[in-house]
This record gives sequence, structure tokens and C-alpha cells, in this order.
Amino acid sequence: MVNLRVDDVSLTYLSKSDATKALVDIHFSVEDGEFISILGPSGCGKTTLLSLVAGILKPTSGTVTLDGIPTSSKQANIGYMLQQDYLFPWLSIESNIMLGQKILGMDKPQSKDLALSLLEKVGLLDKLTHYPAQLSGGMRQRVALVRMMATNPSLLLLDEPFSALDYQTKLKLEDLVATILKEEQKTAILVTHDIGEAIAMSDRVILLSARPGRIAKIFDIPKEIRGVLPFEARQLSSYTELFNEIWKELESLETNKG
Ligand SMILES: Nc1ncnc2c1ncn2[C@@H]1O[C@H](COP(=O)(O)OP(=O)(O)OP(=O)(O)O)[C@@H](O)[C@H]1O
Repeated sequence: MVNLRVDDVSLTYLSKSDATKALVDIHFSVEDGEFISILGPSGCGKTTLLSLVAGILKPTSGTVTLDGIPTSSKQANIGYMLQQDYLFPWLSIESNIMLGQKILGMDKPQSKDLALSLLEKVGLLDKLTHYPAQLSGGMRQRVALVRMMATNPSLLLLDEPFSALDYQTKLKLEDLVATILKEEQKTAILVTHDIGEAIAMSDRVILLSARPGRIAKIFDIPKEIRGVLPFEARQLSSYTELFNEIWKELESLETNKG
């Protein structure tokens, strides 16, 4: 069971000459199996927030705990997926997806079975002996998804994982990721610039204000949207209504930014 708590977190980046307030008083929790999206104006601290959750950064004040323990970058139960796939070009797809398991000493037959079953789910089992350069951008992101999930992390952090893809591939991948995350009952936090993606994929959307980022508003996604896959959700009238509402909020946050 995942229980992530972000309690009154602020973060200021310090250099010799400068102090940049990135986030102020961020407070929310994520329950087991929930899918949360973080939206906000450019530079408001979305990636900083994910880095704090991952334990890559330590808060200036406040705490981030996963199951009661402060998060740390050494935790194997947190998986990260980024805009770029960062597959190793000299390793086959098989070696790429097994790498995390190998590093964590999980290279047992049942772990390999998990990785292969995930690769089958994303439709790439026939690419096992291929190299990343032989795959399309969408295929490579599917491999990156498998690599992240092969170590069976309980919390997934997704930092704009679809933003470098063409629109059609992005929509297809959103459906695939939503399906797999639901099947595997994963808890996830997605950072995105795409309001539609946030609405269509999430249980809740957290909207941050312009820097320094504060929580401007939290939107609960209606049941009918959560009950269908992202592509289908985009056809619903409640989706359009919520899209317009969040659009207006974002516009006012951008305006207030000055
Ligand atoms: N290492 C750093 N040192 C100093 N300032 C930083 C550092 N990393 C980020 N910042 C600043 O902190 C603020 C938040 O950055 P962050 O990358 O988290 O925002 P973001 O919302 O993810 O941005 P974008 O939407 O453009 O991807 C920005 O003003 C950024 O310039």
C-alpha cells in the first residue's frame, strides 16, 4: 500500500550569489492506486516537486514521506520515466529492460518473467534482440515504461513522458500507460503541460501557481472520465467543461505572473 505525504514543503535553490524560491507550502497526499497530475505555468516548480518526491532533492522545510519514511534517491520502490527514454544505445532491448533488475540484484527468473510479460503487454516482445536505434520514438518510450516497471516500483513518477512524441503516438501511449497502470494497480504522479492529458489520465489534478509554486487549486476528476481510457474521455462533455475551467485558471495564473 502506497501512502505518500507531502507536508508543508518549501524549496529554495541556493547558490553563492542567489536564492531562488521554487516551491512554497506544498501540502497534499497520494493514496494507494491514485493517479495524480501536476499542472502549472512554465517554471512553477513541477519538476522540482517530482525531484522532492523522488528524494533527489531535500526540502528546505517540510517533509516528504513514502509509507512514513522520508523519500530518498536510493529507494527502489520509486520508478521514474522522463521525456527522453535514456535507453543505452549499445545494449539490446532485453538488456535495457533487465538493467534495473540487475543493478538491484533482482535478476531472478520471476523478475525476468515480469519484464517479458510487460514487454508483451506493450507489444514489443518481438524486439527483444533489437537495439534502441532500430525502434521508433513511441516504441522506445514503451521500452522505457517497461524498464521502469520491471523493478516493480510501488510509486511511478512520470515527467512529461509523452511530450516528445507526435500527437497520434502520444494519444495511443496515454491509453496504453493508463491500461497497464490500472492492471498493475500502480500509484503515479504525472507532470505535464497538457491540460487534456492531465484530465484524461488522472483521479486528481493539482494546479500550481507561477513561481514560487503554491497549490492554486486541486481538481477532482469526475467519475465518468475516470471510468474510461484517456482517448474516450476526451470525447465527454464533462471533459470539455473541465478543460475550459482549468484553461481559465491557468490563464489567470499566467497573467498574475506578470
Ligand atoms: N538547480 C537549480 N538552481 C537554481 N534554480 C533552479 C534550479 N532548478 C530549477 N530552478 C528554478 O526553479 C524554478 C522551478 O523549476 P522547475 O524546473 O521545477 O519548473 P517546471 O515547472 O518543471 O518548469 P517547466 O514547466 O518549464 O518544465 C525555475 O524558476 C527554475 O529556473
